Amino acid sequence: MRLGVIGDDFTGSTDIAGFLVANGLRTVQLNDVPDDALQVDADAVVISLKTRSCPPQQAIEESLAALRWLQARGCPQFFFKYCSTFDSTPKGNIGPVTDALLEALGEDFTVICPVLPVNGRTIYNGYLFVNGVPLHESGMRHHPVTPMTDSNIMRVMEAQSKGRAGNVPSTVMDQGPEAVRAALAKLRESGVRYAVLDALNDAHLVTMGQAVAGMRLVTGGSGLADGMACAWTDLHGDAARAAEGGRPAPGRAVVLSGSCSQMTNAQVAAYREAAPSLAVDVARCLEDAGYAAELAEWVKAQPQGGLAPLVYATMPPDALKTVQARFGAAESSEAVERTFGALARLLEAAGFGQFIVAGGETSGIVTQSLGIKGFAIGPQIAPGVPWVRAVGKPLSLALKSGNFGQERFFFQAQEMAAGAA
Ligand SMILES: Nc1ncnc2c1ncn2[C@@H]1O[C@H](COP(=O)(O)OP(=O)(O)O)[C@@H](O)[C@H]1O
Ligand SMILES: O=C(O)[C@@H](O)C(=O)COP(=O)(O)O
Repeated sequence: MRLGVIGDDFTGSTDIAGFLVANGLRTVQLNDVPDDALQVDADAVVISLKTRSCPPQQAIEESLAALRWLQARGCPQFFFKYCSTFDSTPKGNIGPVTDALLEALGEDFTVICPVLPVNGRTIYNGYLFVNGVPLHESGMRHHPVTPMTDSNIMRVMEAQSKGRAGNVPSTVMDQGPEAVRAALAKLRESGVRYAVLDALNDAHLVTMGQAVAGMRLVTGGSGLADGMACAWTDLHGDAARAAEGGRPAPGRAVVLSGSCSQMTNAQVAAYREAAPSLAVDVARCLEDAGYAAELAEWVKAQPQGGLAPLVYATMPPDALKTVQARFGAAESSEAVERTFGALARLLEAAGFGQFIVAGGETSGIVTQSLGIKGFAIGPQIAPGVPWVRAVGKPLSLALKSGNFGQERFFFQAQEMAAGAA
């Protein structure tokens, strides 16, 4: 095993796993920390947790358990994967988990690099941009659980961690891996604990991938992993073959959307025009124990053979604010998640085989509710969103980060599945 990844949510984990597979690496994704007895034979293992917005202590304990599991299998390098929009609050969990992993490994320095240029996530002078817009001006300022109101990643990191942050600017990235290694050494000597790496394009990813080769712990988004995997030419196999096990299997499909991101709002709007759709009533998620069953009946009653029915809690920022003011942000988001979890279980029991899910937390609850222990990673529908096949169950899933994909994503996922059948 060359790389062990600890992912803080499920879409984030299939994202990074998808890029490793696209580089031809044999990659296994395990959901939650597996039993000690499990043996895997792979170039990379991704352990997906649901630790992005749980209490920090829980995130630390679960991440350390994942680290211990990987260490016990001789893994030489570890990657803490979080969101390319740095989803966190002043309490964490990126800072506390990074600190805990550093301490457990006896290290005092790492890189912070939430980038994915192909999806418009770039860093310039330590400021994170989403499609050219500073993070705090992007749709992320309205996120239901982790609203991002500062684009300066050094400042955001320092607010939730134990050390100082510095920056390796893009002008140094332009000079190649040696220059980046020298800049990292200088930052470390000056007492910096976290080096925020600029990246504006894929060439920067390749440079940083080479520069961090000797670091025991790296942290960031899937762009950094893409750069690292590019450098491991000895592991590059046939990418199509690496994705074979995750190709979508035939089955009745449903789309479940629990993300309120700008992109998911656009995707839901486009899909509703053509497909049967039903909006989730948040009040009933909170109060009505029979609501998930009613949603399941609606899904089952939709015609088969056409576009998959869509159930969505997705709403624009103003409507979401009203809901949160009425019911509480945590209460409403938990109730919505519970409802999607119960709905997924009922649909599985009714024979549904393909789940297209939008939203990281939502994907986490759906995957956990379906009792899925791991995935074989398939071909990417859009950058960072592969089809995946559950291990030990006849289920295929597309777990979409709220922000990823283009407007026609829900159509494209089904078109790819039809092509694979
Ligand atoms: N209408 C809504 N009212 C309240 N909370 C909601 C609503 N729709 C979604 N949520 C919650 O917002 C959160 C969205 O997070 P997530 O699924 O990770 O999406 P993203 O990938 O966009 O971050 C989830 O906890 C979800 O349950
Ligand atoms: O890095 C990313 O942007 C994604 O891989 C990711 O982490 C997805 O998280 P959500 O936006 O919560 O789905």
